[in-house]
Amino acid sequence: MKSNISIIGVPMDLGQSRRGVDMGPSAMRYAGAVERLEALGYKLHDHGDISITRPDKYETGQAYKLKNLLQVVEANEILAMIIDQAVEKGNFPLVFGGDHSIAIGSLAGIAKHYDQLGVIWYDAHGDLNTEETSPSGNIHGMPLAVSLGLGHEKLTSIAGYTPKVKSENIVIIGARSLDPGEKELIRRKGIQVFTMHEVDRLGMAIVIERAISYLKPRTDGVHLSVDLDGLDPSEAPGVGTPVIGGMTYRESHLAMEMLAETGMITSAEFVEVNPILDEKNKTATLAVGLMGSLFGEKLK
Ligand SMILES: NC(=[NH2+])NCCC[C@H](N)C(=O)O
Ligand SMILES: [Mn+2]
Ligand SMILES: [Mn+2]
Repeated sequence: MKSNISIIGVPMDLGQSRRGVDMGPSAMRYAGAVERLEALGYKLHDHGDISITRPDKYETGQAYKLKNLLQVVEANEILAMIIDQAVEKGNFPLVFGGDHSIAIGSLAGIAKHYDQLGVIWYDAHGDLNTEETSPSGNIHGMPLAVSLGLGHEKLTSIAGYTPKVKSENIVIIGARSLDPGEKELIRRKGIQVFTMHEVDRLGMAIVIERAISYLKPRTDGVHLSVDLDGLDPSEAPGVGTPVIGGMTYRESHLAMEMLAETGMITSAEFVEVNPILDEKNKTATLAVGLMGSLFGEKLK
């Protein structure tokens, strides 16, 4: 993997309804993210946290069904710019969320540098909703659809181009809560999904092997998006939309280690850590441990 890592914190919780996930970047820094990666020999460039406009700057009762649309767009435009520069410099962008809507900006900043960017979406959810199919109006349920070019024009046009990724370059791992419109989209686009059924049935090692052999020949870079609710809430309680029956701590570390061995991951984000809902920073600490494995930490 690249030897320079650019860390960008996005303290934003406006893509969903439960406050607190804006404190995710602090919690992951407090859990020692920077030191952990430095100890592995990487050079860290901490860009700090981008500044987020609170909703009250705009009129309340926005004329959009999408919650806090304007603020989410603003934050993602800024994030995309910073990431664009980090990739330009040859650094590995590592984003600390924030709710999952920030993947829109991550992918917008990254994808222009690749012809065939792959995406691994490690999540209980598909985040493939659009304004029409969303049950909640929460933009954190939409970033993957937006990156495919589907959804509100203000979101799909972030960084001035669309789409960011192709449906055949996406692999979702850990899904166990998909809305009807998301299922329809997965079928229609033939998106590769390893649900919890496959994780249980095949085991994580085979799931990751299949994800790797699927993506390797068709992509020239892979963005890893880790939503901490992909893990089981018993191990990662500090998330806003927990879903029972998730991936374990051990499966998740194995996944990160296997991805590290391939060297194919070119950017990553860790999102949805909500310190208010967490227990003694357990979820942020878990996220930082996963980062360690992703960047090559080994026991022997
Ligand atoms: N990034 C997440 N945690 N997404 C949860 C999305 C939940 C639900 N599918 C929705 O669209 O509202
Ligand atoms: Mn999720
Ligand atoms: Mn998500």
